[in-house]
Amino acid sequence: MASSCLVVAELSVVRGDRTIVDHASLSLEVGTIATIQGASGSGKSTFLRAIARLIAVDGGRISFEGHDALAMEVTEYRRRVAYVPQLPRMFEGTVADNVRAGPRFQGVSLSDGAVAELLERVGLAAEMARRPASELSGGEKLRVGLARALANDPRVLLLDESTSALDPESAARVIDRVVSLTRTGTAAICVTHIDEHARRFGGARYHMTSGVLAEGA
Ligand SMILES: Nc1ncnc2c1ncn2[C@@H]1O[C@H](COP(=O)(O)OP(=O)(O)OP(=O)(O)O)[C@@H](O)[C@H]1O
Repeated sequence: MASSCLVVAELSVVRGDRTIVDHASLSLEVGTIATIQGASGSGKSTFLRAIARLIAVDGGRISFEGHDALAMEVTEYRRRVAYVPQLPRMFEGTVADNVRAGPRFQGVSLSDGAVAELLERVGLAAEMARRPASELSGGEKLRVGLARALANDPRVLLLDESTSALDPESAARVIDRVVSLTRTGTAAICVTHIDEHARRFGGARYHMTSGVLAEGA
């Protein structure tokens, strides 16, 4: 039976006299994908960042696995509900250092094998582990950012235009990887302004217009 892992209810973000996200609601089942499309400036990123608790909300509720997400310890929440920006900033050091960062923060040291497996899950060769992260291409940084998020074993990935800057082939590969991750129980909310990407992600489709979220392509 399907069960919700993330329920966003009537979420609002107001800045100054402007309502950027206006009572937006969305429900995400375990291991499923929802995509959000909408024009530039419609509030998609702000909504995703609010769900990730990277910015403050001005109204509404978020429930994660039945708990009040806004009351959870924020670092723990962000590990479970992981936001991946379009161009993740690499930490200093190698790709492996980046992938290990989250677990290390928890006092856990990932083995070389575990790092290789995480890289494999995002479609990167194990040899990438030794490369300085600063030297990577945009698409490679994106995938390392994904692997870095996956190292924390998140239940929900929040992908903010993750595929928009990639060439069509790389974008398709990343989308297919995300789809295959959902088969292992990770859910994802994917913001994209590219219709073809939304179709390839599959799942429920939402559209944002001036901060108002509606279901449907
Ligand atoms: N802290 C803030 N203060 C004031 N306005 C803000 C703030 N954050 C975002 N905005 C405004 O809210 C609107 C929505 O921004 P947002 O980045 O969420 O849109 P978007 O749909 O993700 O756009 P894009 O597709 O171009 O990234 C924009 O007009 C932006 O300038």
